[in-house]
Amino acid sequence: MNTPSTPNRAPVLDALAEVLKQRRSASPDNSYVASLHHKGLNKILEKVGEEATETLLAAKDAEHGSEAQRQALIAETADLWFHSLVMLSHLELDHQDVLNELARRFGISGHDEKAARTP
Ligand SMILES: N=c1c2ncn([C@@H]3O[C@H](COP(=O)(O)OP(=O)(O)OP(=O)(O)O)[C@@H](O)[C@H]3O)c2ncn1[C@@H]1O[C@H](COP(=O)(O)O)[C@@H](O)[C@H]1O
Repeated sequence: MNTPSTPNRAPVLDALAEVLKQRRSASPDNSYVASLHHKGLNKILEKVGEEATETLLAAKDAEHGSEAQRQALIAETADLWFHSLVMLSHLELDHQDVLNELARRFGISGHDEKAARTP
């Protein structure tokens, strides 16, 4: 079983990150990701915000909804994750940086962490 410190728990994210990185220097004519990089950070952030809104609307529908609405939430969340990964890649970061941060936090109660913050 994987532990929080086990590297490489998400091969699809590793593979996608490599593609996103290559797309930073690809032609926008042949690639959606390259077209986002070409349009710049503001366009990417616009997409992240749009997908976040669509995700929360889908979550509200899924709360007491059908199986189709639950699947729609999964699809919207994938769109949000994907565009967030494009955002990180545009800034020369990737999923591993986020996974490392989540691993660092693992097992630390949110209540305890907040109480330990210096005022
Ligand atoms: N995972 C994804 C992925 N998820 C969603 N999308 C695209 O994200 C876009 C956004 O959806 P919208 O409905 O908001 O699109 P839209 O309204 O036409 O977009 P805008 O005009 O508003 O920008 C769609 O074109 C989806 O196809 C993705 N495009 C690419 N990938 C991955 O990225 C790889 C590289 O893609 P390309 O760069 O296109 O080759 C692919 O092989 C996939 O692995």
